[in-house]
Amino acid sequence: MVLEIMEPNTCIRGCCYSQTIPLHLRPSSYSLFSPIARGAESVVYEAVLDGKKVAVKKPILSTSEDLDKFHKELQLLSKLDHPGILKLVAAHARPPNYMFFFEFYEAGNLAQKLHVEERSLSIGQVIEITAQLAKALLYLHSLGIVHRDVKPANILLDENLHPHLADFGLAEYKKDLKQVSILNWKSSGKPTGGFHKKNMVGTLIYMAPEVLRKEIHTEKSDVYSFGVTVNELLTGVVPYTDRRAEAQAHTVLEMSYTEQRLTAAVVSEGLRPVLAGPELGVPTGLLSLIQRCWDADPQNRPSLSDIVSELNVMLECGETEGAKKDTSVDSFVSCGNVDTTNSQSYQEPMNWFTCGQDFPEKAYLSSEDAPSTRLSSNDSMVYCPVVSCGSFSTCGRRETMEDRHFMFPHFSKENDIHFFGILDGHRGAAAAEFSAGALPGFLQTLLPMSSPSQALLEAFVKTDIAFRNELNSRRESKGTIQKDWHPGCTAITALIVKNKLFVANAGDCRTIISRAGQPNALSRDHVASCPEERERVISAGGQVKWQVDTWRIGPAALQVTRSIGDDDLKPFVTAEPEMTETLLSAEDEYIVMASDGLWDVVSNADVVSIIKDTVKEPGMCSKRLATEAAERGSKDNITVIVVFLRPVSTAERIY
Ligand SMILES: Nc1ncnc2c1ncn2[C@@H]1O[C@H](COP(=O)(O)OP(=O)(O)OP(=O)(O)O)[C@@H](O)[C@H]1O
Ligand SMILES: [Mn+2]
Ligand SMILES: [Mn+2]
Repeated sequence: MVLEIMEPNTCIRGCCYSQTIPLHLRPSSYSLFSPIARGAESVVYEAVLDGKKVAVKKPILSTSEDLDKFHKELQLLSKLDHPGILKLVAAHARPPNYMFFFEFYEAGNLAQKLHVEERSLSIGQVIEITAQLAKALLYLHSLGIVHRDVKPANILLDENLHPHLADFGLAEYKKDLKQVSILNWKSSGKPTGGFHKKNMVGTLIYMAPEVLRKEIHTEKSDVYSFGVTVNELLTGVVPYTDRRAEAQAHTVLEMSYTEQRLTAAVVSEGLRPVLAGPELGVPTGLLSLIQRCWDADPQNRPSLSDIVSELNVMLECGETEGAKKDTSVDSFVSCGNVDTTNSQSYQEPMNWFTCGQDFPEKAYLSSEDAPSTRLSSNDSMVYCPVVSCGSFSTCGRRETMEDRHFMFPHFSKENDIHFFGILDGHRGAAAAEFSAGALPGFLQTLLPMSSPSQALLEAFVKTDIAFRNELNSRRESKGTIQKDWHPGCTAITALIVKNKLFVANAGDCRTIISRAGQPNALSRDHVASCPEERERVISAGGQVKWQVDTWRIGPAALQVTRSIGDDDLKPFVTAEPEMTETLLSAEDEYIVMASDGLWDVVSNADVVSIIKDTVKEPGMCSKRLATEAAERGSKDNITVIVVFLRPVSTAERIY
């Protein structure tokens, strides 16, 4: 294949150039087919370029930093030329399309091979793959480059099972690293619920202790990841998954705070994956090499040139003829399945929503008061909003949906009462589901008896108590629920009573109102990085520690400081909401409520400007906002409720 190079052969900025690889292409020379992988930062397609099958990596570009990153990756890739490194055949580095074109590696990546196709490798194959991988890394290191993301998912195999190191998204020149490591931690995403499976966990298990401690990544940190990777090839077991069955860890598998505990153990207790056993026939030299590679002290780790020569000796001595690995990888497969279904397996027998719904009725059977004595004060002069609402929610990039929401545009018949809420579950969806049923029920029974804000406060507290009691009694009597499973949820509700809006919040969901075209927050995010909240938690007896990337509470490492459920963190992670009361007037256009999946990536001001450009229908606006958040790379579940406070036809004209 000879690809035409169009001069000047540079990217649009002029910072990337190459003598051999075309950096811009005629649209007619290639076509993209179906995606073969969707990463956190890119989509990879099967494609054809000048009649030849290739893989196209199209980064998700949402910020100018992403664009800088593309150029950096391209500069790096166009300099690399080694049989053990994936081959860049072309790129397109001009707007509107930014793409890398790679040689296509038919056999996919090693993680897929081991854990999806469940293929086990013979010891000989492992040693051969390992030796070639080591040479590729040695080549990189000799250029002064560290890869920083060595793991089976980033090693691609061709049809001869030769490995090609891929994914240079995190690679850096060592000399540039001081600065990068700080930036990188900063931008590595802040999951406010504390869960960040894809991004953190995926790589955490390969990260050297010094990297976990946020020191600078060196060649020796690549050596560590290399050691963990080789051991994984031998055992067929995802690092640490085999330990999960023991500890309480597996009850909260979905959550990264389990992984944070793991991090602590790797860093301070020297925890490592289970070493491949001699019973598999692994040469002792290789086992010792793996152990030296993952030594806690980088200086004790061998360099890649040492590794290459040791592996060469093993190859020459014919160690590759050693026993075929006959243990199947079933042991992993069963663990692996737990990984995605675990949180459900505790919940399936139980409908938390109906359970929640039943609660207020049980609690208040006697109080069948005619509702609303307090609320029907008869002032027909007050301003009254015209309410219409819509919502949209998506699981996003998570595997499970733990957000729940409710909308009661006519909460009670006689009065102008509207009630909306979002519950963002963590450690499973149980608390969110229960609360979606219970909270409106409690409020309904409480509203006739007290002021709206008092009723809201009590509804939150009662929901929390009811949920924890229910969980406890199930734990004790039915034994269906794991002792150390402590599901929780954050909650935000908006109650409109005539011209008054009451927002109650516990956690990091948020509600804003657009008044005369300006966003105003009606709630405060309750997270441990907020000094007041941190103080409150500490003085209530909770422990707050800086863990991994932010302030977190207790051994569960929760980031939110208020929630329903989480009974291992009560009373300091309180369910008591903070309340705001707003007098509505003709200036108020709409409110937007959303889980942190939106607010992580879309600011209050962005929300207002996006709605400005969207058809004024609350459901459409909700969907537009959630989609925007997903496109900007939100890694969480996203739920949005939009409530218009004026008739939609005027809304269209006014906002
Ligand atoms: N040249 C290729 N040939 C075949 N498959 C490929 C090729 N390049 C990438 N892939 C597939 O796409 C996946 C993702 O590629 P890559 O790791 O480069 O993307 P990424 O967005 O950086 O992913 P991650 O989320 O892991 O960081 C690979 O694991 C592999 O399965
Ligand atoms: Mn990757
Ligand atoms: Mn990547």
